[in-house]
Amino acid sequence: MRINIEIKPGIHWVGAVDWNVRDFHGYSTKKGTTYNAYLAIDDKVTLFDTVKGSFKNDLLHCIYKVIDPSKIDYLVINHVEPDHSGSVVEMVDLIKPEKIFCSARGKKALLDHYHKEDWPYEVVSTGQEISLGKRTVQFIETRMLHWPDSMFSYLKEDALLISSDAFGQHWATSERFNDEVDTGELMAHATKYYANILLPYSGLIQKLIADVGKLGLKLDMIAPDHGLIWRKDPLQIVQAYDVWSKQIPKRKALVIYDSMWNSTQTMAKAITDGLVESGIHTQLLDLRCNHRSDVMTEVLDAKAVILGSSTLNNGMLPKMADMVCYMKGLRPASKIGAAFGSYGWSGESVKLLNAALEDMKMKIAHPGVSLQFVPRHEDLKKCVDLGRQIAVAINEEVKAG
Ligand SMILES: Cc1cc2nc3c(=O)[nH]c(=O)nc-3n(C[C@H](O)[C@H](O)[C@H](O)COP(=O)(O)O)c2cc1C
Repeated sequence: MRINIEIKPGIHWVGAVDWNVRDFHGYSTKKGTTYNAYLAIDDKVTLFDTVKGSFKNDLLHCIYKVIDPSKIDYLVINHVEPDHSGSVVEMVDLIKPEKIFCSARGKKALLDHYHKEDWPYEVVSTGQEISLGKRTVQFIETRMLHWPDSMFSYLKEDALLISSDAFGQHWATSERFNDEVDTGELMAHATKYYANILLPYSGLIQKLIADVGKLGLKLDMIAPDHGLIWRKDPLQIVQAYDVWSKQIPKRKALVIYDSMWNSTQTMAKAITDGLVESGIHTQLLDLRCNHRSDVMTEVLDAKAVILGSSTLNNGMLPKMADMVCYMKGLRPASKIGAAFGSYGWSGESVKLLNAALEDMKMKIAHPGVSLQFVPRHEDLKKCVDLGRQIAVAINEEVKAG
């Protein structure tokens, strides 16, 4: 879509919709994404962020519908990741901006990416304001949300928060506002985005929500750099971030596994039986059918993470190694863990999975079940028992709060 939308009088969405992207640094974007940029027409015409390099013409097309790009005075770079700054070199050449506003870390990141020493950088910090004419922009640094350079731009008179990657979703749509799409699907995309991008920074999000509360900003609209703009009840996404960042678990367990010849899968089903008969909401997630980023979305509010893999060449199966590596980086908190798997002779996988659970600071609530080759009916009772014991631990911990 290459149609600019006036999101507030004099403020235009001039971004790009990427219908085709399916992998975003390891995150599966099944329904694409958008790269949002915003243009404020004022005494100082200001462009907030750009788009991924390959979408530069879409950005230009939208801008030309409003104004000649050479009339842009200011460029604000809220985040230097290439999906937002990838077209900045060509845009700066074209616009020749009077000033480029960014955080101190943003200037460093721009220099480290594009090596342009002679650009007219203007470093800003939290609370600093600039006037565009009728409008005032206040900057709020959001360091490590989710890069060191990240910041928000708050347009005071419009009560509009341009929130960079925070509050975004990877979802390509022809609509631009939250009230134009299905809320359930929107929140599902926002949840996945949080679980896969912002989860490790949950502590900082709690602090940011408190700090922004202290600033007393009126929020009429929240415009992230990906996905839909929060026009109707914008605080709903702030409230959702408050809940997600507290990582309050549900009575929910995930049995995540990979299996070559289905022995570990048979064990996974028996463990699930033990959990389900104990009244725990459980999801059985075969890594050959579920993408790591969808699994992570389920991890967000689960209390127990039970990992299963058979032994392959003295290790765990590669899809499980991938899952464990990805999950560890996202630092889910306050989980219970357990491991299981079938083996043929040396049987290392359960030991390795337990080590991975410990590494992720999960509380190991059962020593694990390791079975040789195809499980007998009697063997599977150990798996059902594992499920039951995890259910007891979930009930105790969730009750204890
Ligand atoms: C290529 C290959 C390598 C294997 N390497 C090991 C190994 O190093 N140690 C071991 O205990 N079992 C090993 N096994 C045996 C499997 O772990 C065993 O067949 C197990 O029951 C498979 O469980 P699954 O059906 O859940 O994958 C290997 C199997 C295959 C096919």
